[in-house]
Amino acid sequence: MAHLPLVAPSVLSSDFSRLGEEIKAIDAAGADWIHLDIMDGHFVPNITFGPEIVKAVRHVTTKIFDVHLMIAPADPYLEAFAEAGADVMTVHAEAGPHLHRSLQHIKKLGKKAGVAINPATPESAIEYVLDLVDLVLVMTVNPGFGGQSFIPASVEKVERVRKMIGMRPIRIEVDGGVSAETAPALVRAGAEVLVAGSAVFKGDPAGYAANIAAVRGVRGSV
Ligand SMILES: O=C(CO)[C@H](O)[C@H](O)COP(=O)(O)O
Ligand SMILES: [Fe+2]
Repeated sequence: MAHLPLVAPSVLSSDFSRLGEEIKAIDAAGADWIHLDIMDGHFVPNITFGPEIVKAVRHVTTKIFDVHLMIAPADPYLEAFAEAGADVMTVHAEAGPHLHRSLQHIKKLGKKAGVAINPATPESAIEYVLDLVDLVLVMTVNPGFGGQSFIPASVEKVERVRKMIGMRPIRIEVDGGVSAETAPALVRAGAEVLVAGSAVFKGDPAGYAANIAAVRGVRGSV
């Protein structure tokens, strides 16, 4: 078992022209999971990439592929992302009326199932699917873009989700504006997986290890 919190760099902030090399660099720099943001230009106002790109970079690392699906509907694409090599597949509670069915589908594909909630969505929206999920992703910005400012009310939401989960073996992940400055309060509130894009992919790749360590809460040399 890896030490907590886990850090999952979001490749949204990487150099897409060198995606494979960037993933290798964060792997070597101590990333625990690799966070892949899938955006459809419909559920969110931005478009990234699909299962073919996930498949193309699957061979460069053995780390967990944490696939954040910001697409609606998600169901028609679950199988393709599973085949492409996703390990954790997270769907948004806001992405469709049949969240329970989507999560059942992910479990049936043999993958870890995650459910994400946007900043405006109350945690009660996921109360009745908790027995189907391995991960709850609390969005700490509005989804769609990297480099946005952290929403402070998210800390209290993480605390509420932590209480709601109780003794269930579910990890809480946070995503958006997570940095060395914002991470400590989130970890104290119960977050165990820290997604960070712009806080990791800044400066030279030689600095990625220090950037990851700083988000994790490890100060000084690495
Ligand atoms: O899901 C996301 C955006 O919708 C990204 O994972 C997130 O924005 C990471 O970027 P940053 O750490 O720069 O905020
Ligand atoms: Fe994300």
